[in-house]
Amino acid sequence: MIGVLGAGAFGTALAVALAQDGRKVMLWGRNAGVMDEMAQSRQTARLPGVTLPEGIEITADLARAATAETLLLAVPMQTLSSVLGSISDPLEGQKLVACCKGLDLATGEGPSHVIAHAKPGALPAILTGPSFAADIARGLPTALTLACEDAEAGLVLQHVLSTKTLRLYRSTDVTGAEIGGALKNVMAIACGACIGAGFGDSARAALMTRGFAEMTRLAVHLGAKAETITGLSGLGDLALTCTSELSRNYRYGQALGRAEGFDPSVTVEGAATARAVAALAARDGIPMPVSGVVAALTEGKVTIAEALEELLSRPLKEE
Ligand SMILES: NC(=O)C1=CN([C@@H]2O[C@H](COP(=O)(O)OP(=O)(O)OC[C@H]3O[C@@H](n4cnc5c(N)ncnc54)[C@H](O)[C@@H]3O)[C@@H](O)[C@H]2O)C=CC1
Ligand SMILES: O=C(CO)COP(=O)(O)O
Repeated sequence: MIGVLGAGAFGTALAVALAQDGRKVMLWGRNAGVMDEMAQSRQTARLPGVTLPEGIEITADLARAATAETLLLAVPMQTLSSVLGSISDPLEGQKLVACCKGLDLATGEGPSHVIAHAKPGALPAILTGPSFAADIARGLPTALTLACEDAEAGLVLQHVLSTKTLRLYRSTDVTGAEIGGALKNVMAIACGACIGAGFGDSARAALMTRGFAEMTRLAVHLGAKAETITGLSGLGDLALTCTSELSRNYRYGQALGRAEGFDPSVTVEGAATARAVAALAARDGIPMPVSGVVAALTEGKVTIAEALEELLSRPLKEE
């Protein structure tokens, strides 16, 4: 049995893909009324037009869902710690696969460290890479990174979670995978803002490239391998999210660039993560200019024109 905690777009899409490939899945969401309605209609507003296969058991009982041997954690990053804290079971030996992308604002930690603190006896892993929930739910071809420090457990997870259309590549570089996934959202906000403000495609390409350099710098500083950032979890997801209006982070950035409002109920992981990155960068003295500008923009501390000026007025340097 695979348990999926979080019945938003991504958790539900993963549950659909796995159930369609014959796995038994239990999908947990916190709102009993919403989950009842989902169980009756086999539909969800988060994935219009997608029918939830009968192989998915839908529940609002967290303790029950948490008994699954493999648990996919698909709640927003800033809620991961509290969701794990509300499970009384220590989840000893269970595989906990974080599917959320970001850094915890309170601690600056990625999801694997949040898991390690909340459930020290569990086996943390990360599932990340370029994939829109709607594509996964529709069975479109997708390739992701499954990172787990325990190589043997990673191999098991790779097979448990791959389907005919969802192809997982293995890695043991958990830090690299989670930093790539977290920071690409920050860069997507920057790129959305750039396009929204009318700065053009050339400026976006520059931001993506310098953003990639920042992602690599922070990942290596935190002990990750630079190659991991060139993979699906880094470059792959950066390419997708910085160029597609299907990305919420990108669309949020566009709204910032146009000085328009944005629906606060939409999950935009890059905003809190930019602040967490800016705090880490200040603490450890790592130059992270694009992340710093995104943090300031999202907090309303600078205008888009000031953000551009900040980046363009940096001292000229070697690439
Ligand atoms: N939507 C996508 O295409 C993808 C999303 N992700 C990641 O998956 C994570 C979840 O995103 P989505 O499912 O897209 O967001 P979503 O906004 O569609 O759903 C979030 C879900 O979390 C629930 N939730 C919010 N606060 C909660 C709490 N305190 N306790 C329990 N549940 C809570 C909400 O009720 C909602 O069902 C994010 O970290 C995102 O970056 C990763 C890859 C693709
Ligand atoms: O992570 C994603 C694609 O890989 C989804 O991006 P958004 O959260 O910006 O919609």
